[in-house]
Amino acid sequence: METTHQDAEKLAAAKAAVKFVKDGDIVGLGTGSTATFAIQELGIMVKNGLKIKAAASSIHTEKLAKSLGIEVLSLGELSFIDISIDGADEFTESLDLIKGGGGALFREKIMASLSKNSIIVTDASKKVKKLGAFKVPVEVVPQAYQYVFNQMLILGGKAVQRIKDNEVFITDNGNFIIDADFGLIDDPAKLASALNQVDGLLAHGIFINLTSKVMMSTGDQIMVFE
Ligand SMILES: O=C(CO)[C@H](O)[C@H](O)COP(=O)(O)O
Repeated sequence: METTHQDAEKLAAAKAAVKFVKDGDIVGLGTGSTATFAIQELGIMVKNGLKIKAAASSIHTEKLAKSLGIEVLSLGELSFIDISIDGADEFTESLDLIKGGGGALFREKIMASLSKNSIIVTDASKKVKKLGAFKVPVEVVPQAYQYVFNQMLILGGKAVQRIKDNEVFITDNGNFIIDADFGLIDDPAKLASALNQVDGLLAHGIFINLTSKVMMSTGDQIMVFE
C-alpha cells in the first residue's frame, strides 16, 4: 500500500513519542490512524523485550494491542496511567484540543485525565490558530438525544447526528454522537464549561488542560509544543 505524505508525518510523530515509554510503564493507547502507528511501534518494542502494560481508549485499539502481544488492563480499574499517546483532530499552541473524530472521545478523555504524561501525536494539518473548523463531537446518551441536540442549538452550535456508512453511529459505550459546529471558538474553556453543564451529554471533544505535549511532524522535523 502506498504511504501518503500525511501518513509519513503521522508515523514520524508516533516514532518520536514512543521513545518516552519506559520499562514498567502503564501506557494509555489512543484511537485513530496516528495512534495506530504508535501502537504498532509499541508492538515491535514489546516483541523486542519492552515490558509494559496498556490501557485502551476503544474496543478497536484494545483488539489491535492484544493482536500485537501487548497486555491490556481495564481502563476503569486504573488509578493512574504513566504515559498516554493519542491523536487529535485539532490543536492550538495553548494545547487545547478537539478530539473525537473517531468517536472514542469519552474513553480518550478518561485516559488523558488518568495520565501523568499525556502526549498527542499529529501531522502538520492538525495545528490551528483557533479551534472550531472541525466540529465538536459530543457523545449523548440515547434517551437524552433530542434534549442535548436542542441544547447545542441554544449554545449556538449547528448540530448534526453522526451517521457512518448510512447508519446512525453508535459509540463503544452504546451512545450517539452529535457533531456541533460552533464556528471558530474564541474561548474553548468557556464553551467546554457550558457543555459540561448539559445533562445527558456524556462527554465532549474539547480537551483543556489534559495534554502534556503535542509532538507534530512536519515531515522534516518533529515540533514539540508543551
Ligand atoms: O480523537 C480521535 C478518535 O476519537 C483521534 O485521535 C482523532 O480523530 C485523530 O485521528 P487521526 O489520527 O486518524 O487523524
